Amino acid sequence: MYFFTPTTSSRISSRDLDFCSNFLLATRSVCSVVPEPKIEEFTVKNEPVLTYLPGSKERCELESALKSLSCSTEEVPLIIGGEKCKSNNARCQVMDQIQQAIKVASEAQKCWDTVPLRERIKIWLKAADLMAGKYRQVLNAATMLGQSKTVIQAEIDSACELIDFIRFNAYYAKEVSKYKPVSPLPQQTLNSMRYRGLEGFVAAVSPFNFTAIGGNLAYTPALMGCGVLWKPSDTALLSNYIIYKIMTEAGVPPGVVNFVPADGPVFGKAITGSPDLAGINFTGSVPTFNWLWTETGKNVNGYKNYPRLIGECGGKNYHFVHPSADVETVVNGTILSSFEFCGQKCSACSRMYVPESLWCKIKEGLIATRDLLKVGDVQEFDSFIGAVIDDKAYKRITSYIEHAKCSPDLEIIAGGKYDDKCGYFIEPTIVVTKNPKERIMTEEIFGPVLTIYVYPDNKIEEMLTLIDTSTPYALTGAVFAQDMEFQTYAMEKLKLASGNYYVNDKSTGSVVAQQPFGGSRMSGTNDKAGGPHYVLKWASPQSIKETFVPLKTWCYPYMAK
Ligand SMILES: NC(=O)c1ccc[n+]([C@@H]2O[C@H](COP(=O)([O-])OP(=O)(O)OC[C@H]3O[C@@H](n4cnc5c(N)ncnc54)[C@H](O)[C@@H]3O)[C@@H](O)[C@H]2O)c1
Ligand SMILES: N[C@@H](CCC=O)C(=O)O
Repeated sequence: MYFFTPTTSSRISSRDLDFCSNFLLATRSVCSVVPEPKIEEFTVKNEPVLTYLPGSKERCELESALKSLSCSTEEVPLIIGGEKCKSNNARCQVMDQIQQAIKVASEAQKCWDTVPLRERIKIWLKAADLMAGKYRQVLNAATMLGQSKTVIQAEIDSACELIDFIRFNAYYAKEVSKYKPVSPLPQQTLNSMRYRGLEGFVAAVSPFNFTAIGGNLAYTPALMGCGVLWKPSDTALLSNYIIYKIMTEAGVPPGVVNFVPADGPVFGKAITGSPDLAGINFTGSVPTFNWLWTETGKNVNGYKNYPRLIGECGGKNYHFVHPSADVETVVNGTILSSFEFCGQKCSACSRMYVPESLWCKIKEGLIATRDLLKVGDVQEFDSFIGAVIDDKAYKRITSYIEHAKCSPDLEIIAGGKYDDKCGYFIEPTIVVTKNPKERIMTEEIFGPVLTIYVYPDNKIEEMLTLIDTSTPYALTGAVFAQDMEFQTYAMEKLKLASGNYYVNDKSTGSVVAQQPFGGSRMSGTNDKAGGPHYVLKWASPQSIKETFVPLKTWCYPYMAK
């Protein structure tokens, strides 16, 4: 129907083992049924972040992409088996189409899995080049306009992180496939392992806040031989659709990844109710992941395989400041972490612990720096942040600001205003709390609201315990201290309090292959996107033992009379 012709590397090949001539079967040439994986050696590097200085080539190209996208409308369809499916109410009434997509993906998987890994890798590397070149500014412009990201926030997401995910996962897949189990007597017995895609289909359910995450969730399972239904977020449709189109242009065949924008619960019901569900690759909030997990649990007796459940969820990320910390680093790191992209990164700092001895300087620095931040249209290159994603987010975030205004334990020391007359704009807001367990210090807000607890310098130990125990999350955290003995101690005390831990650096901004990302506890299954092991989550390994010596007896030597 479609797909590539398997190349020689997937045909049966022979292994000439006569170099082991001293062995029992000295001159015998052994025929193995397992093909030798032949994947060209290549290495990859992180995609450089472009500067967008006035007059630069990338800035001119981005401005022109913004202009063209902002005065056009693009209809984003469902795409099943490569065909665009139109519906009068595509978002809500797609149950039939989802069922069709499940069928197509599960069928396509069988064929796609026969395509040698080296051919798949070639497609991925080509796609990464398309993203880094021809389509870089279209991806960035769609992310800026659709998700309200500034230039730099789009560049690190929809350009660099996306390209890195695609390139590094191809590299990791190649490295993983080199593994050979031990074969102590290779002329008699040869052990090998092959990686199969998961039988059935994988549902990739992505969040609004990172274009790159959508690409990673959908296309890493596909790289490893899975068939995928990709449900993008309603509020990241255009940028995600562009990824789909680029991957298709690079050579991903129809049906392997099916692009299925849909109402969340409708999609969730359909996939968890299918016997062919092989896995869910989710990133988003805790309630959504818990819902998917619960539904999967309810249906467990109906599945053909145990579905793999991978979910990267929310956080309540901390900055802990020790009395020995460098104040300037603390101030700049906290402003960036708490307020960039309106605090809508799962890694954003939203609770901070400052010693009384440094509070005066840190407070002054935070307020002065915050006052410099421009909140405005992301197409104006001097804007620090744009609007928050939608009305729901606006209501949730401003409810915390209103709570801060009313609560006797809380004081807003900077910001606190918001306005939705023309977009959902919220000022970066700094709150001080007298109560370190106040709900503003424990619940995920996912907006530009930072709350600070000022602690007595002699209560460091209590603070470390509090950080570890006062929220259900464990995503990211940062400790600022020049005292390296304390750093060593804190790293042990806070071992379980985050999946990504920063020393004298902000809690955001992980880079693929440099800081593989993910948290534990209620922050997720911690499968470390951007790390070397992630590809294996989407493969079903098969161990193969081949015996070349006839079995002449059933009798063990010690039994002989
Ligand atoms: N840990 C991480 O790596 C990471 C990264 C990015 C975002 N996040 C988290 O994501 C959240 C913000 O993203 P969001 O607002 O898009 O999250 P969300 O949970 O609202 O939505 C995520 C996705 O799930 C879909 N969905 C909603 N209900 C569903 C259901 N019943 N069945 C199936 N799909 C359903 C949505 O349509 C969307 O595509 C925050 O909590 C943030 O911390 C975590
Ligand atoms: N990986 C990103 C966060 C992704 C979640 O939103 C960071 O490290 O800042």
